[in-house]
Amino acid sequence: MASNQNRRSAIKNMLAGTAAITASGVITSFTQKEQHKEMLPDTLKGNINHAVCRWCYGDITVEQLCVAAKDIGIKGIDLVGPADWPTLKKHGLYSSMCNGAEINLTDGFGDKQFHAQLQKNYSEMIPKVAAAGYKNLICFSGSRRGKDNETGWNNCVEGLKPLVALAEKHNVVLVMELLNSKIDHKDYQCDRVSWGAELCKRLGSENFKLLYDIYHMQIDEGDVIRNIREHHQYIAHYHTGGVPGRNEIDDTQELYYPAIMKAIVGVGHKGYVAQEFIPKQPDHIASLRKAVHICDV
Ligand SMILES: O=C(O)C(=O)CO
Repeated sequence: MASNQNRRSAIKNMLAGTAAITASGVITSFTQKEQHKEMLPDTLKGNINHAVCRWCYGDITVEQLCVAAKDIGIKGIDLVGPADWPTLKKHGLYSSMCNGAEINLTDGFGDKQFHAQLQKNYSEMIPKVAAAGYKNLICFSGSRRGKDNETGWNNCVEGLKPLVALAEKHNVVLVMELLNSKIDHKDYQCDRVSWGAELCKRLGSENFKLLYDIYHMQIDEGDVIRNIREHHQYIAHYHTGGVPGRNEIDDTQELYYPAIMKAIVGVGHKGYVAQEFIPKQPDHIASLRKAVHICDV
């Protein structure tokens, strides 16, 4: 609180002197950034566990992202593997969705030809995730390659069953991401929440759940809030993104994130919500801060 007051009075002083110093572009842009920050509340409400996906900020280091995330009040960084965990720990940040065991998004559990490699990768990674004190490990169905739903479910169950048993032993959750197959990941099989929910039912374990990506699901099926309410027991984690374009989640796009977040809080979600939009505005961190506040219901 004191630091906010100091910041406010420093900004007031700076703004009072702006006419004298606007010749300096650096000072001007600093005051603009600070002014933007000033328009947001000082604190987060604590109803949503905020996280951010590392890959959307490829222009800065993990270390820099951690510093910015801490300043915003974000608690977790998504989609980082063991190499980055020490940096997150140094900054007191959680690895909210671990990665590094997948082959890629197209070669997944829905296709038997990848099972041997995936079982090796996940058998090695699950104990590492547990040893580091983390819980969620991402996985993918991969592409359909002509397979019908039933074949996809059967293949996923066969490939995942031994790994889910290992995950249970280590208190790790394998989380399959829902992706759109219409625009970004053509032919991806786990592209409807009902498809993912059916797979959860067949695996029948609290250690296999879904990552509901709000951006991807809006593109493929919409009906976001009803689907969250109907399937929340199978959803461990959420990703955001503006539709269309996957940019800022503000009023330049079609989803009303405060209502979606209220629905997520309403179903009792205790996991994380990770920002996964690609910032289009020049100040990427200002965009991230704003997105967190839009979602902070
Ligand atoms: O690659 C994508 O589109 C994702 O959403 C990964 O999380």
